[in-house]
Amino acid sequence: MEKLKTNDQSSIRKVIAVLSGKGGVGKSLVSCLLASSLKKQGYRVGILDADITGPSIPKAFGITDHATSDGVNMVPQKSKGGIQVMSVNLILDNPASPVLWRAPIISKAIRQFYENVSWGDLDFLLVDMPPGTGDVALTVFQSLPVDGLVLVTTPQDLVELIVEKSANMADLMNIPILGLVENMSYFTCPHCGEKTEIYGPSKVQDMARRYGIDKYLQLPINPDFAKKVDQGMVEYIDLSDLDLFALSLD
Ligand SMILES: Nc1ncnc2c1ncn2[C@@H]1O[C@H](COP(=O)(O)OP(=O)(O)OP(=O)(O)O)[C@@H](O)[C@H]1O
Repeated sequence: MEKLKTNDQSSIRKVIAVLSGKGGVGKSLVSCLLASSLKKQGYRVGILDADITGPSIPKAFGITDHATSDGVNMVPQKSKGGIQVMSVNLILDNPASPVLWRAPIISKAIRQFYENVSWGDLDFLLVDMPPGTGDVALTVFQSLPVDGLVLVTTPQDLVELIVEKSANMADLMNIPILGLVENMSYFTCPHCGEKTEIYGPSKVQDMARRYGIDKYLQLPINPDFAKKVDQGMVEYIDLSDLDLFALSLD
């Protein structure tokens, strides 16, 4: 399948997909944190929320206004920190309405978010992928010119198997895995500083080695992350201890 091209109003240097084999592991949070980190490094960043049936990016950035139009293309909304965001939630009248679309329609919407959105000049477009390795994820990889992907996991056995699936999918599509993020890897007690691996010992190093992924990092469970996401303030999460540079996406 031929890769889609953007329009005259968009020039995108790198497209990076953020993928998890299953829902709820923190893929959207990781997309937001990576976008914020890249933005703070001075890059021009956009997020394409391809999680059409469970869009959570606008809420995390506190974006409530609708996407507009320049007469030809859709125009994304900007976060407070200047990250461009496009999501199905920005075009629905009621963001609480469920999106009951079949896979081909969902895939079409994602393609339009790439082709028919005036993204402007971007260094990075992060694609918050739909959960799983099914039909919709496959079309994204086949139709968008994805330069690399970041895999998000948690330290549980079941997730490990799912990561293997995602890694195999990336391999089949010939897309390099730029980094592996183990989310909810540990919890640091705010009172005594003791570090507890709630879901058991970290597997990120072993998994990275097994799938030939050079860069990896661990993110803690931190109630402040969830709070900032709920408040629409994900850009204000303190990134200083998170070592997001470890992924070097450039
Ligand atoms: N490390 C963390 N510490 C605290 N809360 C977290 C952490 N990671 C994720 N969360 C919270 O868990 C919830 C699920 O995270 P998120 O929406 O990022 O997952 P997801 O994998 O994108 O889910 P889905 O596939 O359903 O879209 C959110 O409320 C998020 O704020």
